[in-house]
Amino acid sequence: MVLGWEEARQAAYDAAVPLGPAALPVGDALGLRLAAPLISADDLPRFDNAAMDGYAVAGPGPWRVVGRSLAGEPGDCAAIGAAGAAEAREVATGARLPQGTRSVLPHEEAQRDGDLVSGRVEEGRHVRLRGEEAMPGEKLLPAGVVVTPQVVALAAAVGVTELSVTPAPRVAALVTGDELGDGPGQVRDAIGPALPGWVRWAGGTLAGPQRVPDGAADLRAALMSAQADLVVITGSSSVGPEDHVRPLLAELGAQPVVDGVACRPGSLAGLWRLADGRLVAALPGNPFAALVAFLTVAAPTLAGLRGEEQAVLATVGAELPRHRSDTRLVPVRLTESGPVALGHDRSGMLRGVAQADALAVVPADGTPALLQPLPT
Ligand SMILES: Nc1nc2c(c(=O)[nH]1)N[C@H]1C(S)=C(S)[C@@H](COP(=O)(O)OP(=O)(O)OC[C@H]3O[C@@H](n4cnc5c(N)ncnc54)[C@H](O)[C@@H]3O)O[C@H]1N2
Ligand code: MOO
Repeated sequence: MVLGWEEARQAAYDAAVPLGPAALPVGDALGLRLAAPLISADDLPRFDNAAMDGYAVAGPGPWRVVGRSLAGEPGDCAAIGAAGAAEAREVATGARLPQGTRSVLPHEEAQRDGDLVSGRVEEGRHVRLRGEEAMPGEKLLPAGVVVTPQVVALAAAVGVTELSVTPAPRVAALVTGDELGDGPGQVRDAIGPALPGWVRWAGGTLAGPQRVPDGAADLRAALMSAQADLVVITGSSSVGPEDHVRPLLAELGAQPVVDGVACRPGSLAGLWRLADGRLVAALPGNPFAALVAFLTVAAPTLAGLRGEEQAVLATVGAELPRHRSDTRLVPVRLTESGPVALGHDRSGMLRGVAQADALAVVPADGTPALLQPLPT
């Protein structure tokens, strides 16, 4: 089932069923989306406290200073202002306020004379009331919000230690090719070192990558034991004697979602669903083709598994190199006068894409190109 480039991208996205929610420690949820609203577990602030270093005062001034409270002291301190007494308690910012506090007089505005203090206060000034920002059971953020460091801070402040999030999809990467190495006649592995960055950029977590010797039995064993939502196989996607991906998936009865894409490079990209629900992406061994295939089938799959919207790509009208029948993916630099092709864009090349701002997705028929962002 060879699809057009946009069709393949959409089919990959549609094939992914969003992962169910997981409860993660707040710090591990960074970058993920809340699967359930953030509900406050406590009051914020937890008790009435001072917003300034100064004096908690009760009754009309001047006030008699009756003690001092620092932040972090457990338990209530003695009330002030009982029966209309003009009393003050020295307080640090964040310290629990004594019952009866009218307002807090900051040190800078206070005149101290022995055990008396005086100054002008405004009713309720510099007082932070228990629960004024959040109360237990209050919904603070809706499901769908991305967990930023600020969300982590809010969750921590209201006593939430675990968040229900849509987890990052697990990716396993099987890198094939007995020719890979840096000895004589060998080819240096360019894809394995790039995969952790590609996967992280696309929102997955990668275990590995794992090198797999050429041979159907080894690939089969590695595929069967890969614990992942998406298994990415690099190389072995073509029709040579050591190209086992497609025959193996056929033998396993995997359901094809994308089996080849009418684009250059990346024509051998594919995506299949195994009977156990795992998805398998084929990335051709040529490194630029592998990146194109990753962007065409693997990244949309990861977006779908994360329950994200499929990214909408901008269109751009420009004279860019075209292929006679297939969509062409061209590394471009974005300039004020439009995208400029950088060359070095054959299937096994990397210099173009290494200096590109984006890939222009150029249809064969001369209609406007799309701009595919690149992993950063
Ligand atoms: N008879 C045909 N031959 C080829 C076809 C075809 O349709 N018919 N398609 C060509 C296209 S297009 C591509 S792309 C490649 C895909 O090949 P495979 O996915 O089977 O990968 P290999 O044969 O293992 O390697 C191809 C090429 O890439 C180099 N390679 C492999 N892995 C890596 C890596 N991790 N890092 C760097 N380079 C890698 C490998 O040495 C080969 O040069 O097939 C064409 N042939
Ligand atoms: O799969 Mo190949 O990428 O068309 O160069």
